[in-house]
Amino acid sequence: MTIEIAVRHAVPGFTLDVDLRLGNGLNALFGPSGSGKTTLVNVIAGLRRPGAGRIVVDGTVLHDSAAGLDLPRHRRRIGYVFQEARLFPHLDVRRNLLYGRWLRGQGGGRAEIDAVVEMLGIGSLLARRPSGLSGGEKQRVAIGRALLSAPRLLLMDEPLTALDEARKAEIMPYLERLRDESRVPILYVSHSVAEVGRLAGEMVALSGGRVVAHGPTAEVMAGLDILPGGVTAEAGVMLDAEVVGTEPEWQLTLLDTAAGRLAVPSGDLPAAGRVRLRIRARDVMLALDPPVGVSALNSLPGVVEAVVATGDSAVLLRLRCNTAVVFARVTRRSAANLDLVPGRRVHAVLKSVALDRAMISL
Ligand SMILES: Nc1ncnc2c1ncn2[C@@H]1O[C@H](COP(=O)(O)OP(=O)(O)OP(=O)(O)O)[C@@H](O)[C@H]1O
Repeated sequence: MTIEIAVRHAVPGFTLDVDLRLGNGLNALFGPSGSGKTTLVNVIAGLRRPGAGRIVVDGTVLHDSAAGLDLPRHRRRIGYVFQEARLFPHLDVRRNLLYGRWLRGQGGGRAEIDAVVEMLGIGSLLARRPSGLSGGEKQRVAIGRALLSAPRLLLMDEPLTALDEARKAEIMPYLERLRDESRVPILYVSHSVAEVGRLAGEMVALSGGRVVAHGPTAEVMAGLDILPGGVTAEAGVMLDAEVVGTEPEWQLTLLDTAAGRLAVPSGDLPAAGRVRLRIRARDVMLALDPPVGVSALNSLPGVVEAVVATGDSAVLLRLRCNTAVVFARVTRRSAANLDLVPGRRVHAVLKSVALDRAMISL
């Protein structure tokens, strides 16, 4: 399955100009406000007709300006989940779901509905009206409805934005199941580094209507400091980690990452398997010598690769630790005092890492 999107769409003061090829799985579309994420998603869905371009999903041409072809919205078979669930208020959950199935015309038996209901954990909600559901429950029903329309592609435009932190945490595991169990490719719009880091295999970073980076999420995240506007405060990297052991007497779990070995509080970590970590630049301190007499558990030797001014009193340093990139955010004064220039050997001391849902102080 591939998705080819080459479109140019201009409105006064803004031009979207992208040429993308996406594969299966969950692809994130990431960028600051006004970068064109919703415009692109609307163009794919057929809600907006691009000035020029071609969109092909799984071999079906949805739009081809040169050939004068523009498949109407209802024939595109694109599922769309918006910020708010947009369920039919007068229908119960079961009928909202059946509407999704009706949209596809025929096919899709009972077993398929049962499977979607089970995957999204909405079995106990079937007889309820949307007004009696929490925001997270409504979104799960909206996802189910979109899935039952048998989409070629599922578009999700900031589906968690309207939810509070508790509801976001509640829905995350369902989104992970959706990504892992449904065969439908997903284009997931978000400007949350945490969401994208946790969910997306690949990400596209948009800025000013153009693609500024596209690739595996961890690699693109590592380069996010190059994005203008609003993302440096959250700059950080994703690291895939393998659980390699425990130190039961200290209740610590040992993780191997491309940056080196880390020890983190065991908490509810599995005894084996892989997890994903996020290390934010602001949680990394730097030392010139291997640190002694500090309480932090983890320090990784590395080399400064680049120094990026952030426009305030801080600088962002791009470090190479083993084979991974790690960012550190330090004050300009510290950078001058420690002479932190490209080539300088340093030790990155980690104050905390984010691991799935929890922020872990080290
Ligand atoms: N119909 C329109 N007419 C004029 N300008 C438009 C129109 N639709 C969108 N724009 C402009 O296009 C730009 C991109 O908007 P878009 O909604 O796609 O951004 P976004 O990345 O989704 O932002 P956000 O994260 O805030 O939702 C903005 O500058 C917006 O003002």
